[in-house]
Amino acid sequence: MRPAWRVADVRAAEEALMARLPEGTLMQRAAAGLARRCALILEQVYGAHVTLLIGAGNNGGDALYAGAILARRGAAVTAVVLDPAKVHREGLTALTQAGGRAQDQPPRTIDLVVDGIVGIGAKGGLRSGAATTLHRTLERRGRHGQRPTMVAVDVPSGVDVDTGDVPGKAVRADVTVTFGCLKPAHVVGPAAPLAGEVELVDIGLRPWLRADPAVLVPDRADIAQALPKHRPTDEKYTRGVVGIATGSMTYPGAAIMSTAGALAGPTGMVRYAGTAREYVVQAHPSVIATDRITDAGRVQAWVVGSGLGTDETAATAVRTVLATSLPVVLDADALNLLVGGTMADLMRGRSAPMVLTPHDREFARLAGEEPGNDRVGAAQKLAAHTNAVVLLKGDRTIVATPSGTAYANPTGSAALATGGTGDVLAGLLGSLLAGGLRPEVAAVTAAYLHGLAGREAARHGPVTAPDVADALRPVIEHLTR
Ligand SMILES: NC(=O)C1=CN([C@@H]2O[C@H](COP(=O)(O)OP(=O)(O)OC[C@H]3O[C@@H](n4cnc5c(N)ncnc54)[C@H](OP(=O)(O)O)[C@@H]3O)[C@@H](O)[C@H]2O)[C@@H](O)CC1
Ligand SMILES: [K+]
Repeated sequence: MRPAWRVADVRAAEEALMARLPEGTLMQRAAAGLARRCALILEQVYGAHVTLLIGAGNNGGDALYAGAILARRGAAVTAVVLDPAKVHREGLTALTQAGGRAQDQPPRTIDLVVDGIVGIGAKGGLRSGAATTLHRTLERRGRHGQRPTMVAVDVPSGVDVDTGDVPGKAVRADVTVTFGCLKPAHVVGPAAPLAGEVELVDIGLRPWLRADPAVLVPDRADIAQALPKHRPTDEKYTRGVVGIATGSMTYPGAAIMSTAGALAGPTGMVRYAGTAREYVVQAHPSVIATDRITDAGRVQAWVVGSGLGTDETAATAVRTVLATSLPVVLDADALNLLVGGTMADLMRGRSAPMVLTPHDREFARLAGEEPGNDRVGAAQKLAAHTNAVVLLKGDRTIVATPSGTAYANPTGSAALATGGTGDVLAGLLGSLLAGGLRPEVAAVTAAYLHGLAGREAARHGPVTAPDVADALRPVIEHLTR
């Protein structure tokens, strides 16, 4: 897992570390890492045209020292200083001594832009002066007529570092070079895609980061390790049998898609209970189907909700599942049925794991307010309130536990913004729960695999939910090979 820390924790660690080092050491480490990455992007530093956008603080200082390194290697480096009264003096001197220059407008030719407008000291979106300079800079072209490459220092300027919100104008970076640790804006919310590829430069901060991370990001190895390994002695109950109580005569598609998601997971068998049973068996002949949950036979986890509707039959289905002592995934209509009343009490009284999988509108109904700008905080709050793991869907899906741990999924894909893909996710998640994974691990794993499957499916054109379900098996196979 890759951890990300909030600004206050970074500041505390920085203070503790700086107390032991000669002044300016950390900035020199940061600038060296930044310059190295810029040089790699440029391939040939000599003769390249580099523009530094310089704001009022140390973020600008990093950019100026990196610019000095590039200038010494023969690049034509221009610092566009936004507020000369507040520029990092020593950094500017270092740049000019290395042959760089400062001016108030971007030069004509720019191969690479270094965004040193603002870093972890940011408040609100880019101010208008900075936004205008950025706009002008982006109109320039490189020596070969190309769009300049944008390298953000620490974070893309204009984002909210702790929440990943983008409150106004912001830089869109190709690469972000960050220092010491990741911050939430690199991995959550609308800020995350603005960071582009994120490179973490080690400046010795890590041992001093004593607080719990704000959010954890799983990588391939975490997911491969979480997935159950099949043994030759396995039978269906050791692999896990999942029960699917979704769909209806009106919405049989939801039942078919959640069952497809469950079948793609590591499960040993899928049982279906509900009124869409004939459709399900037609689409998936290996599924054992009944009309009622109470007749379904032994399962080890339930998925309930999508396409059920919100009538009395649907409410009975959700109540019956909640009355068991099994892990449960509550999706779509089940979330609507949970709002207020006895259903919510029933849920709070359970001790078996539960995972809620809301999108923003379902979240708003459940929580009584929109997720808002702080998606991690919002998911944590709902998880604590419901005593369930919350999987808040989005471009960077968040998983939050009742005890406050949060994860951000890095594999999101715009391809998944299409009807029925949520059903596939819920089915897969149920299958992982039935396989014995802890609820947060199952949720993180399902979101990760689902995102990869969305990307894989998108390689072949416009994506439908069945494409995502079909892509899951090869994606899992590839990951565990
Ligand atoms: N932590 C570490 O370990 C290390 C940190 N290092 C580096 O230091 C950076 C943090 O530097 P920092 O503290 O000087 O703050 P920073 O982000 O440059 O902002 C400063 C000023 O910007 C302004 N401003 C604010 N909002 C704005 C907006 N929306 N739009 C425009 N301007 C805005 C505001 O100025 P004001 O005009 O209000 O006085 C504010 O005071 C960090 O990101 C990293 O790069 C590395 O050197 C090494 C190790
Ligand atoms: K920046």
